[in-house]
Amino acid sequence: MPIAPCGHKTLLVRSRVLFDRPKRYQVRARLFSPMSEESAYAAATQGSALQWLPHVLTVAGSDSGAGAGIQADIKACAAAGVYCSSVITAVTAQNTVGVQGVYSIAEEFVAEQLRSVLSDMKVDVIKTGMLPSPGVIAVLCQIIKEFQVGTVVVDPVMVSTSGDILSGPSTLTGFLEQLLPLADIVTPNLKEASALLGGIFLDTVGDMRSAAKSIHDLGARNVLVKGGDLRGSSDAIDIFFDGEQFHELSGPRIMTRNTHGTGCTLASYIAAELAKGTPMLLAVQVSLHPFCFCACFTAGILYATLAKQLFIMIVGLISGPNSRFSADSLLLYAVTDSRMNRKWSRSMAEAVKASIEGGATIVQLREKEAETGKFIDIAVKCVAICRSYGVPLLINDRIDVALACDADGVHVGQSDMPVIFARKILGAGKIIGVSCKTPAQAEKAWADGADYIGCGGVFPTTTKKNNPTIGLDGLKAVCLSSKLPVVAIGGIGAENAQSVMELSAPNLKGVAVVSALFDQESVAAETDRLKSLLMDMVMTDR
Ligand SMILES: Cc1ncc(COP(=O)(O)OP(=O)(O)O)c(N)n1
Ligand SMILES: Cc1ncsc1CCOP(=O)(O)O
Ligand SMILES: [Mg+2]
Repeated sequence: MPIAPCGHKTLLVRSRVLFDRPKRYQVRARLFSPMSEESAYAAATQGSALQWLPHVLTVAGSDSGAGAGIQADIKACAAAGVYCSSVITAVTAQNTVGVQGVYSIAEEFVAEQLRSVLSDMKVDVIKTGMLPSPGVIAVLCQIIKEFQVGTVVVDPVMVSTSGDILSGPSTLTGFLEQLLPLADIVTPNLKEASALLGGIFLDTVGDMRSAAKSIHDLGARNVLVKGGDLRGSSDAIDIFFDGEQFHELSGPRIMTRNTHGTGCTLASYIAAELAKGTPMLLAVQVSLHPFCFCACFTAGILYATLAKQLFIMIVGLISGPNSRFSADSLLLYAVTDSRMNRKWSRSMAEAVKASIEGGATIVQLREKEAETGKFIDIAVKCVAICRSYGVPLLINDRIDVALACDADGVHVGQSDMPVIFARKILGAGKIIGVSCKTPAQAEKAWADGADYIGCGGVFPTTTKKNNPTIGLDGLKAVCLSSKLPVVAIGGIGAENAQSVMELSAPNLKGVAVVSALFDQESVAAETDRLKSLLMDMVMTDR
């Protein structure tokens, strides 16, 4: 059975392991790695196919009537062709009329279910539904950070459509302080939006916009306020806010009282689209399309066949999430310096090539002196070199130069162009890194749409003047405050890299280095030396 139906010689396979490389190079989770057709087939037939499928983990309550909750989530994901695992937070006795009983699962057992799934399977998106107690919210948030789940969709289920309380007021603080700051999107209806905002009255589309903005201010990266209950409108109007722009998404109102389970279904369909790599706004638009709803409710018929799963898998592989950026590329981050190049009489292109040949996993052109035209000339050459090796190249500070040379992204500091504007200019396809010294800056980095954090200077350095050091404690505080991947920078070299990498923060992915690579006689040899050390540290860490 051929794996690649359209004549592809190799497949880009999402996998936790590089199957066709020696053990030394099977480093952590390399998300997109070239894999031969034979290896892909072998892995598929050996039970690893699950690792490739887009995967949503729903953390929600069971609905015995199967119209909402876990059961609706699984059906929606199946209709979208996405694998859905489930962690049950409560068992409800429920039918289309109302909720007759609730049996909450102890937070320890919710944690055990979460760890079982996350320690074994690649989960692209966690979607949350009924979270019956503050303890369940707390363990969920802790485990989301611990396993660095890429995307979190929060359906702030508090009251069922029938009016029954599913999460009492005691959970509100957990939602506000712990879960919303981790949410890539939150999807409240009017009642839930009002509850999240202290019971304010929402009566107009204008109120919905203000609510979306206020909920975004609470930490959610994107907000969809669903206006199905809005009085007096002939269309159903939902407001989507991404922190910058509002989108009014309207569709014909379906006149029915059978709305039980629609919130769960919509949030799950959004989660499934995100798991396949669909950009956020499109994921919401696709999910709101009436066809999707019909598909979800007839999911029993549409339940994915193996052929469909394979097709979706291949589409997911080609256009999947994170295809532009793997956090593992931060392992050895080479940051150039033209003064050092002059000192050692080499061109920027020579320095970049040598660092890659020595094993640099990502390169940043940090050019503080050259005029714009000259910088672009250099950058164009370096982009060509990096691309030929499959190593990403980022530009320091200069969004215009990054655009001109079609670099893979930019690195900006706190006083450079803010991430939110850089993202607006560069779009979703480019990598954006931002320097952070404090947890507050790290939280903002995530909310603004950064892909990674550069944290430092960790140790004293002469490469960057007037830059206070934050030490290993400062680095740890930043790592623990964010789910973004972090690269440490400042005074790092072979002699102290281990002390940095030993920090017990799973999102600390590597070290960014200037002088230890470029202020050296042989860039390739020094890069290779540091790379070997880092590889050994990562290997013993497994
Ligand atoms: C990976 C990485 N982290 C931090 C920095 C520093 O950026 P910034 O704070 O903008 O300072 P300059 O590099 O512009 O002087 C970085 N360049 N790379
Ligand atoms: C750019 C930058 N940002 C924080 S420290 C630093 C310089 C790191 O240089 P080196 O690796 O030579 O200490
Ligand atoms: Mg800068």
